[in-house]
Amino acid sequence: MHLSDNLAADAPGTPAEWIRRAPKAVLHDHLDGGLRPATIVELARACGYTALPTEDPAELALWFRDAADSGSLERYLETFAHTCAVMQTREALHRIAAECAEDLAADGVVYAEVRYAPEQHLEGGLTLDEVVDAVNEGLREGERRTGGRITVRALLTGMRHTRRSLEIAELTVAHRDRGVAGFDIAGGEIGNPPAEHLTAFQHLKRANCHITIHAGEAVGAESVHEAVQVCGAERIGHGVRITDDIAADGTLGHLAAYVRDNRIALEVCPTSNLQTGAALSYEKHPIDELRRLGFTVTLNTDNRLVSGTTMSEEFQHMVDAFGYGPEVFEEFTVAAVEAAFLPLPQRRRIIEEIVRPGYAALSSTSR
Ligand SMILES: O=c1[nH]cnc2c1ncn2[C@@H]1O[C@H](CO)[C@@H](O)[C@H]1O
Ligand SMILES: [Zn+2]
Repeated sequence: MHLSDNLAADAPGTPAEWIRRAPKAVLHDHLDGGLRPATIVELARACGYTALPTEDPAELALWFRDAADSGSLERYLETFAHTCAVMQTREALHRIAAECAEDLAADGVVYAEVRYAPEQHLEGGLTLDEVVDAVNEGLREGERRTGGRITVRALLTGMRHTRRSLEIAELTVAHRDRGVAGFDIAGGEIGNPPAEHLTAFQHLKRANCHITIHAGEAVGAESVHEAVQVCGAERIGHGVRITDDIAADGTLGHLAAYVRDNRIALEVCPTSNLQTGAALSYEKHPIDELRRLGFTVTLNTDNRLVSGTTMSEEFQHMVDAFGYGPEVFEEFTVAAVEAAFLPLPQRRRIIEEIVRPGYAALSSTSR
């Protein structure tokens, strides 16, 4: 029996023990999609938000997953009204950010980029700068509570349907050396092409800032093309519809070849894709085909609460669907840290001092 079969076989159903111990990196995780359900309930009571579908934390977690399981990105996104409603004060943002770092670290995540849209947190009177400071301070507090087991950076997201992306791009530049690693755009993809935010992307490029863009989730390869070639995205959020540019026999079109050959990392989020209809099942998810064709694939949660998932659960789904062993997750994790919006020496240090030794320990203790 192959070592990876041994490792994979020890806990069918729930994530195997080795999966929990494996070092992980997540590049695509929304702060406002990953709150603890009990925290939402507490904060809703404290701020007088009465529209939650239930005040029972366990039921609330199920409600999010079911409501998000709609087959449509637009309906998936409607659920964020309940999380954003309780994220309007300094204290709430600080707490949620600290808990986010703690929860990721408890799942074995050693490096995370957590994104959110500052413009969605102004209803309580905070300024954009105050929102960013509150989240950064919360992330630092979370890192401290884990004894430094995790490094977390923030990505600032501009919403595709609003017109504030230039402002958010400026905010990203202003906070770049204080915990903010890059910029993203998110929200409904249909009817909101990335090039509408070109001024924002040009501002970031001129300032030498990092850019990732949600693309190729609800719209096809043309959205990925625009994100990469017009807007200058260094990574793609989801990007799974790049398969539109790949023939059944695996022949790559020019866009797919460009993305693969330039090692533009795809931030793949399988469970979220199933919920929004971007993929049909774990077994039919294009992640495996993309990996075999040589794309730079990373594995991500997207929204831990809304999609009812964790990095360990995403790993387990990939084990079940494709029989992946630790060597594949090591590949995904190294790819993610290499594509991180961190200075190169820091990326190298995380790979050489944490990721490689962590996977080596995994195989030696399981023999
Ligand atoms: O997978 C996704 N595709 C597009 N937009 C998303 C996705 N997940 C979350 N958001 C959007 O990003 C905002 C900032 O974090 C969230 O409020 C949600 O509207
Ligand atoms: Zn996302």
